[in-house]
Amino acid sequence: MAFVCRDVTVNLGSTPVVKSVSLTIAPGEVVGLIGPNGAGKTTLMRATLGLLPFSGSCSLAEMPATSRARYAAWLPQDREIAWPIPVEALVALGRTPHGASISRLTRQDAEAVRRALEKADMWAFRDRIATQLSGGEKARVLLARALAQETPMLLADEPIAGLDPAHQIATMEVFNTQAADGRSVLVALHDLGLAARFCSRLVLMQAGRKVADGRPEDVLTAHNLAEVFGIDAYRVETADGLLLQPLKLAAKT
Ligand SMILES: Nc1ncnc2c1ncn2[C@@H]1O[C@H](COP(=O)(O)OP(=O)(O)OP(=O)(O)O)[C@@H](O)[C@H]1O
Repeated sequence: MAFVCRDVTVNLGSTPVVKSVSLTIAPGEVVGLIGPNGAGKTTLMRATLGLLPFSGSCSLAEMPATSRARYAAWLPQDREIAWPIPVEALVALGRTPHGASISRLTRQDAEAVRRALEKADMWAFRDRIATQLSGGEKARVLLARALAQETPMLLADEPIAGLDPAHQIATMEVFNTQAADGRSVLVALHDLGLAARFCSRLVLMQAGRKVADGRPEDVLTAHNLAEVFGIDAYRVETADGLLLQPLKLAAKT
């Protein structure tokens, strides 16, 4: 099933924060949501999940809450973990939309938790107390919880921020594996180099509007980098896709 949003508009207070954004994501796609701070990426994702009131339509937000949690996992930007519980128990919470009881996991649920911990490279941490982990480790536990949901779709808000380079790449590879399995991923990113390398498609937002949507090489043009992000970058198209390294602030016109 495709994720389809049409003319999504979100007002926060009297401020229009997302303006008439339409977006379709098919199974097998890893779509990077990019744009400067305040562009409306988080607000758009929260609206499409049904967590914020909006006008327009969205296939996901229109589902009953119980089906939604079986269809889409949400990995928010905020990594706060409130309860000092073991990592494995925290990740098992990802199974609750499937009716799991945390104190008595079925074999199927336990397997899903193990797979998720392995994908997030957190299996060795499974007995640790989640609140005692480092920032990057907490981020990976929360990724594991979202993966344990084993949903057709994953929405992740800056999931690689604060991860070391190897875990950034590993996380993007997990998203690609999810896509290869026929799932879809919408991921907000600030690392344009990794977005170019690992996303099949990029959606660029600026001041609440979608201003570009397409292949990384068509979205991360020198013009868009200067106009939307205010940067100049080294960019080269290779057989493996676009390589991009931000270099300096663009000259003001
Ligand atoms: N309650 C509110 N009232 C008015 N404006 C708000 C409110 N909440 C958020 N905003 C504004 O909405 C805009 C979009 O915020 P959002 O968090 O969606 O941006 P973002 O693209 O995810 O940014 P970042 O990259 O910094 O995470 C920001 O300018 C923010 O200040």
